Amino acid sequence: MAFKIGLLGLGTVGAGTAQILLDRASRHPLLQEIEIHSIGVRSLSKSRPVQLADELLTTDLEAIVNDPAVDIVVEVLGGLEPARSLILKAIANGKHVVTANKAVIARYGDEIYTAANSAGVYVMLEAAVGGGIPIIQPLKQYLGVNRIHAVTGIVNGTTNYILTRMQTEKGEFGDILADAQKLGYAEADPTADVDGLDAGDKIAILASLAFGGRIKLQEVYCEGIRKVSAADIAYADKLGFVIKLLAIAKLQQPATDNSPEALEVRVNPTFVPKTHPLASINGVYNAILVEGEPLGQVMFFGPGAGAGATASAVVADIMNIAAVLKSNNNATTLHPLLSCSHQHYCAIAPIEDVVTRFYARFLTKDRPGVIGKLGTCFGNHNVSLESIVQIGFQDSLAEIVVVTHDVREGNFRKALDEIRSLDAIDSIPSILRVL
Ligand SMILES: NC(=O)C1=CN([C@@H]2O[C@H](COP(=O)(O)OP(=O)(O)OC[C@H]3O[C@@H](n4cnc5c(N)ncnc54)[C@H](OP(=O)(O)O)[C@@H]3O)[C@@H](O)[C@H]2O)C=CC1
Ligand SMILES: N[C@@H](CC=O)C(=O)O
Ligand code: NA
Repeated sequence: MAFKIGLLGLGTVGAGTAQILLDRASRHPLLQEIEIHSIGVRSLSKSRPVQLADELLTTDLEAIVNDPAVDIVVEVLGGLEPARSLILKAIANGKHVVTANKAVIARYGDEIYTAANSAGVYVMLEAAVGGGIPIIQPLKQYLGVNRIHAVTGIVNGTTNYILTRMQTEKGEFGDILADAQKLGYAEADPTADVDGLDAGDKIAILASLAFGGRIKLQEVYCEGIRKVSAADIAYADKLGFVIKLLAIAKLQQPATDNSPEALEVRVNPTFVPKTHPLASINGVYNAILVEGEPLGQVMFFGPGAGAGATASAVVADIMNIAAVLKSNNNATTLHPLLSCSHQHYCAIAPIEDVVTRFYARFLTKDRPGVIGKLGTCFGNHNVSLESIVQIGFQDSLAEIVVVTHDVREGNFRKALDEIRSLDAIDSIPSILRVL
């Protein structure tokens, strides 16, 4: 039998997907049994990078998800609507779904998976996180026997490209973003990438798989890279760090034996020690470090975006569904390692309860005793300092850099509030977390 694909979208990822499905030689033999039945697009007149019969293309996307001949709907449209409604309609019609759409899954995953489980169909999303890097299926399958402690990733290529160039060229964020947009590395509207929202969607999905519960996206703390300056990158370098936008999902150490377990799920620019495995991930590449027991650390690295890489993950999902359908004769019992069955919501710790190290840079009046006063404010709120040094001067202001030991974020923020009220403080240009 042949498995018939209804492809929604023929842009970067859709065209890459069609390319693989049309050029099957030397790939897995199961691909011979997968065929494109119809393709939904916005414009029929656009030229496409892949040769396809005109009659495959339609602007009627509803017709594809309602077509009884289609077995698997592949949603690579992007955006929230009509993607969400089309996915739900495909599920209601008993079709399996493959999607690359992290925005839809992070927001509507509960609705979509509830519908898929009751319809007995799969919703696969390997391309949605880390593009071509296999991370979703490894979390569901080969890492599933581990107790996962933490998932830490560089999951946004645009921001990693910008930070890497800021580091190598010693440039400022705005100039490098503008150049990245000119070169096509950053989108015209860069908000989702540079404000950490794309990474937030992705870490919500990874956290859900790693920790076996649903995640409320609004509880994921997201901070982007707009405020990272060339000065911070230079200080990071002097102190033995690089700055990376990290997406982190981590089980907190309970404060007492009876404290409830909570998860930290957050995205923030972070000082990463140069010796850490994520420090050397540069340019548009992505990497995800998974830590668990008994496995220890395992890191996945590769292209997080791009036509071919992302399509590799999309077609792998199609192939997995085809393989399972073929081996169980299309029975509707879902394979437990391909489906997502968790129902409860994970308890997410508020950002104030996160325990981490901090770096902060202060501009102060150049007066004797300022460093002492800073130290006293931190001490008043139980913030222990690893180092406090005056680095130099900016105009007539002294520049002081502080690195803390692990502190509760709420205490650190209270100390900063007290510091802001000191007469000697001009400003606090940067506050960054330290891994
Ligand atoms: N690009 C990448 O490297 C990666 C993308 N993704 C995800 O993959 C998905 C697709 O991204 P990408 O391929 O880059 O997007 P593109 O913008 O390149 O392609 C979108 C495609 O969907 C079609 N489309 C969009 N909206 C509609 C609509 N309302 N009706 C009909 N057709 C529509 C467009 O039609 P037309 O061509 O006629 O305009 C186009 O073919 C997104 O969810 C994205 O987040 C995930 C990982 C990496
Ligand atoms: N915009 C994303 C690509 C797709 O996920 C990125 O920059 O990594
Ligand atoms: Na992936």
